[in-house]
Amino acid sequence: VSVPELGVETSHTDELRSLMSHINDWGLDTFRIEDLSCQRPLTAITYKIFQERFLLRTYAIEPHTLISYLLTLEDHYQQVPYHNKAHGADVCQSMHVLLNASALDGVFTDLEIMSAIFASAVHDVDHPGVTNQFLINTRNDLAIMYNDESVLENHHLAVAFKLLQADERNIFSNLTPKQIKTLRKMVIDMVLATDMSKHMQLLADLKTMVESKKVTGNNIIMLESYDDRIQVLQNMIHCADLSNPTKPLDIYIKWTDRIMEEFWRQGDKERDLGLEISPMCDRHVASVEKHQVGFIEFIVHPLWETWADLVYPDASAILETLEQNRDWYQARLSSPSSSSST
Ligand SMILES: COc1ccc(/C=N/OC[C@H](O)CN2C[C@@H](C)O[C@@H](C)C2)cc1OC1CCCC1
Ligand SMILES: [Mg+2]
Ligand SMILES: [Zn+2]
Repeated sequence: VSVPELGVETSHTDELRSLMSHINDWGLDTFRIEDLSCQRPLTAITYKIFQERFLLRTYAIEPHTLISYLLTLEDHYQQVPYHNKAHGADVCQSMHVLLNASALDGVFTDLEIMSAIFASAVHDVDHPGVTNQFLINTRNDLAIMYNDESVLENHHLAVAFKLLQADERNIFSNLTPKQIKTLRKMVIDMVLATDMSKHMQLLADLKTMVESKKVTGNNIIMLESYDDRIQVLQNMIHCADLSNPTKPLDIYIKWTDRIMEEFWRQGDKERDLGLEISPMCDRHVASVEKHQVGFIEFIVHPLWETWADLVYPDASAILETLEQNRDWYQARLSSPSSSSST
């Protein structure tokens, strides 16, 4: 069974191939890839990363099986403003770049790397565009199913693994039972760590690790236990998930527009249901810039500052962009023309 060179059918093959040559670069334009791949950014990006890391060869994965899984996975991302297939693709590519930090050179095994890339690609599949709290407040079937605990994140995992049960999509069919057991546990641990309610605990543990950081002669981090290894991978996917403010400003602004539209649609639902409108979800009381400055100050910068310490100096340029972007939103706060985020 033959597959297209870039994994997806497109009439923009040359342009897409050229853009894909920047798969290892921070700030790759996921939106441009979405257009050039004919709305298949997740398949195109994940396929390219699997090839780039020789994972098809290492784990005897048939190209058409990988494409079949990725296309179906991509089709199970809902068409919501933010938590859609473009976000899945973006987090996957961001994770791929973070794994390449020189401070992590040779630290993770191929299985851990494949688990991290897979976890990133699937981490928000079938996201309905509302928060865990909304699902709990409205007694949604998902909240009943998962007893109000990491409702969305449990659902993303269940969907991702259920799609693997079809033989024509089972990309892990040639792994040993032990490898599958290990991969499944790591993927579950990583995706559950993307629940924002785990943020403070994750960051506290990362700070402790940075304070007691042990490195080899050439400044490579030493991680002995499973707990240490998974903790770094959990913080990595969390950083990738909260990486929008660290990207080139024009790309960051597009993500902001998307997340706000998604929050405002949730607020519209809450208003229609007579529920209290969640913070930042009322489109008639919008302060986009103020919320982004707060998001960076209290959540994104503390996380990325700690990550930058761990992998020093590999993430320094990313931290620099984050601080410039914060200053840009801050500046628009004070000036009267900051009525919208255009
Ligand atoms: C580019 O801006 C963003 C990019 C991603 C996200 C990711 N949100 O996903 C997590 C859940 O969906 C909702 N959480 C939101 C969080 C602030 O609190 C948690 C208790 C719940 C938020 C962004 O900005 C948001 C925060 C400040 C202005 C809107
Ligand atoms: Mg999520
Ligand atoms: Zn996400």
